Amino acid sequence: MLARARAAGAVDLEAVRRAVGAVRDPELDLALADAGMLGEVRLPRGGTVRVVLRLTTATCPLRAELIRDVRSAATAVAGVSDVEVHVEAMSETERMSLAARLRGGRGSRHPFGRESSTLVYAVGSGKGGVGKSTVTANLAVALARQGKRVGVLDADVWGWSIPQLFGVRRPPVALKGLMLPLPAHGVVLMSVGFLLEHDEPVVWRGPMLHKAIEQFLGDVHWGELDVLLIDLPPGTGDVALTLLELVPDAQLLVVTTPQPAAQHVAARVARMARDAGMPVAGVIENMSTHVCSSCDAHTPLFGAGGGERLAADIETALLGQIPLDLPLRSSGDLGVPAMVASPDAASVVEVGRIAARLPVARRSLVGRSLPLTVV
Ligand SMILES: Nc1ncnc2c1ncn2[C@@H]1O[C@H](COP(=O)(O)OP(=O)(O)OP(=O)(O)O)[C@@H](O)[C@H]1O
Repeated sequence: MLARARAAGAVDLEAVRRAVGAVRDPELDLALADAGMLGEVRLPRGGTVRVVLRLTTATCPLRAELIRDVRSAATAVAGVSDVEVHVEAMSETERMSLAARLRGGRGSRHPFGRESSTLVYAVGSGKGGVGKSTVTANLAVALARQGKRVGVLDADVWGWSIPQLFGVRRPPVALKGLMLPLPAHGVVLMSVGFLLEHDEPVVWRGPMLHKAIEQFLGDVHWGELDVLLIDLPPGTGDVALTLLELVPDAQLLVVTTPQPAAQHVAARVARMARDAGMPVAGVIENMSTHVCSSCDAHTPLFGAGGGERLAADIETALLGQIPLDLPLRSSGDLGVPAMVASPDAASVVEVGRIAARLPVARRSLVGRSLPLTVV
């Protein structure tokens, strides 16, 4: 009894507040204390701590995850034997001031302008079905596992597949005109697929499409990203040009199969992008030679050499060759990126190599105008 009382007396409420306040909200990419989500912390009895958690909305989809994290952070403090988490919703004023803080005074302008240090890669292919979205998803997880803060914008507004590949499908939380991207497997995501209840077709052309992409860049709280991967729709169309206008520093990553047909269309995409001023960061060959895991037979189902020829043709680097591999297909169908589900698969190992080869260091500031005022 005495020992329990001593333990209870030993609880340092300030330490509990610090530990719980440091828990991060993965959607906001902020610590609870900084997001104004930590309410009163009390010690009602014994070693029991009572924490008030103030969520942006009562129906917050991360409610269970946040309660769990708060509990484990508080329990880790010496003397705490039990944790009661009381959940409240923020007031309108609090939501408004949080949204303003997240926007950081930039209004509806997007955060990927010339002064941004986020590397933006538009992943394009030309021909459909070459595995562009699968490569994007797994590359994103690989980069996140290297410690990068990574976002994926599914700009494939007609054939989005990022929600399926990451196994998430729910509407994003909206905070006073700002959408919170959905966190999954260490990456934050936004896709038109999150906004539509059913798989209704989207007819977006020209200005509407431009507006939609602009909103996905500017009205989403991306946080401080190191890398943003943008999954382009197949074709040489409007989205790449829109992107170039909106994100002038975006670079193109071209995905092709070894087949000449895919290679030729991909070359057209790369040339079009380059003519418009978008640099090509490299070529990724996907669906390369299949290696049988039991008999070691090498089967070049889609031929060989397309990636190499394309890279030589458009004078860029061949970043890697991802083999045709069952785990890459099956994990996509299950909604868990192969990078998580089958880290040892040959295709996954190659995606990891490609991620390590991507230039993800901060871009040089040489020749850029800096947002400085000389007084
Ligand atoms: N290396 C690979 N090995 C085996 N299957 C693969 C590989 N890459 C992709 N796939 C499979 O090929 C199909 C097409 O892939 P994905 O949807 O990623 O292509 P895409 O280029 O994004 O298509 P689109 O742009 O037309 O939507 C999917 O079923 C995917 O699981």
